[in-house]
Formats: sequence, C-alpha cells, structure tokens
Amino acid sequence: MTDVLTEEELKSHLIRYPEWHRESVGGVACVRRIWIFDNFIDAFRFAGRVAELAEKYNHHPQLTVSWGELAVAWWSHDAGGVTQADLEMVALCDHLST
Ligand SMILES: C[C@H](O)[C@H](O)[C@H]1CNC2=NC(N)=NC(=O)C2=N1
Repeated sequence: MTDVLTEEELKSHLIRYPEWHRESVGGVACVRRIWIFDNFIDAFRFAGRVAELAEKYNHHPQLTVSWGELAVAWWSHDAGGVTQADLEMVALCDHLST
C-alpha cells in the first residue's frame, strides 16, 4: 500500500495543479476539480474519458455529473487518503482537458 501524503506534501504538490483543491469525502482527504461545460452531455462525455483513464490505470475517482458540470475527486481507497497515485491521475486528467 502506498503512503498517504502529509498535508504539507499535498499542499506543495497542488501548487502545480491550481485547479485542484484539497477537500474531503466522508472525512477522507481527496483532491477535487470541477470542469464547466455548456450542457449536460458534454459533461457526461468528459466523465466517460476520465472513466476510461481510471480503467486503464486501475485507479478510480468519484465522478459527479450534473448539468454543465463535472466534479472529479481522487483519493486512494486502500490507503485512506491522497497518495502519489492520485497525483498521477490528476496530471493525466489535466492532460485530457488541454
Ligand atoms: C481490486 C482493485 O484493483 C482495487 O480495488 C483498486 C481499484 N481502484 C481504486 N481506486 C482508488 N481510487 N483507490 C483504490 O484503492 C483502488 N483500488
């Protein structure tokens, strides 16, 4: 199991990913970003691209699709917090949206 990043480590990593924010889901730390779209179907299609990435790397986010908005939250369930694996997925997600 990989180690959960400390708050300081996470804070320093997130400087490179300004659209991502440290939040928590059910008391567990995560990193979360919201993408804005013109409508529901565009948000849903982008969610599908993130889902394919998750399947490829066997590391899965929480995806919340709503009209014009997709929220993506990453944390490592097995570690109970944010690990290097989540940061790698953050970088891949950002690359998707360039
Ligand atoms: C059995 C399967 O490989 C594991 O459950 C994987 C699946 N995807 C995962 N995704 C995330 N975010 N954390 C995990 O610990 C995790 N574990």
